[in-house]
Amino acid sequence: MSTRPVCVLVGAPGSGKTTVGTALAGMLGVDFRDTDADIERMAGKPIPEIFVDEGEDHFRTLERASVAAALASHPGVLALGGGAVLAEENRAALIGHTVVHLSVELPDAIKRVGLGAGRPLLALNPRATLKFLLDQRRPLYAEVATATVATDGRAPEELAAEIAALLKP
Ligand SMILES: Nc1ncnc2c1ncn2[C@@H]1O[C@H](COP(=O)(O)OP(=O)(O)OP(=O)(O)O)[C@@H](O)[C@H]1O
Ligand SMILES: O=C(O)C1=C[C@@H](O)[C@@H](O)[C@H](O)C1
Ligand SMILES: [Mg+2]
Repeated sequence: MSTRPVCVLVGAPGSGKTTVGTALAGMLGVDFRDTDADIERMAGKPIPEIFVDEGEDHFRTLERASVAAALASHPGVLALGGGAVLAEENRAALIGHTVVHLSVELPDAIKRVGLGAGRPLLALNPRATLKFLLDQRRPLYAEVATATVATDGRAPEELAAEIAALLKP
């Protein structure tokens, strides 16, 4: 059996990688894996605590290792952290994979991430920061993606079904 992910999901915080990825994996009958969860397991603590205790650079180092490991060993659906595409090493590692960009515009992204805890980069001024992240990363998601699916105003199940159809040979 191939050890390559059947599909890698990338996108901004709130684009629905975890939600749509879980639904997609269920439809395809494969496992879902999320590099954010891998990092938390490896570090033994939640991501916001890694940012506070060791800083973002350390988090990005763990993230590069997690992305490389998961791309090499996970045969199911794989979601990458929202900022994984910032690293050239990760973008290069994605070449040759089936990569779906879940795109989201600012209004839906704001509604979805809300003001809740758990996203350390959005702790201060979430609206302005999210706008900055979306503008900064849009070209990077486009660079790595083999397909882009617009998620605004669409339900996770519907998006998962659309991606499942895209994956059919
Ligand atoms: N298509 C959608 N329509 C409405 N709500 C959605 C949709 N996709 C996700 N959500 C909701 O938005 C929130 C964020 O979704 P999710 O955690 O899947 O995003 P994510 O891309 O994994 O974010 P992160 O980069 O922070 O891990 C969740 O509460 C989820 O239920
Ligand atoms: O957008 C980002 O840079 C991040 C998104 C999350 O998935 C986590 O990987 C972390 O909170 C950083
Ligand atoms: Mg997620």
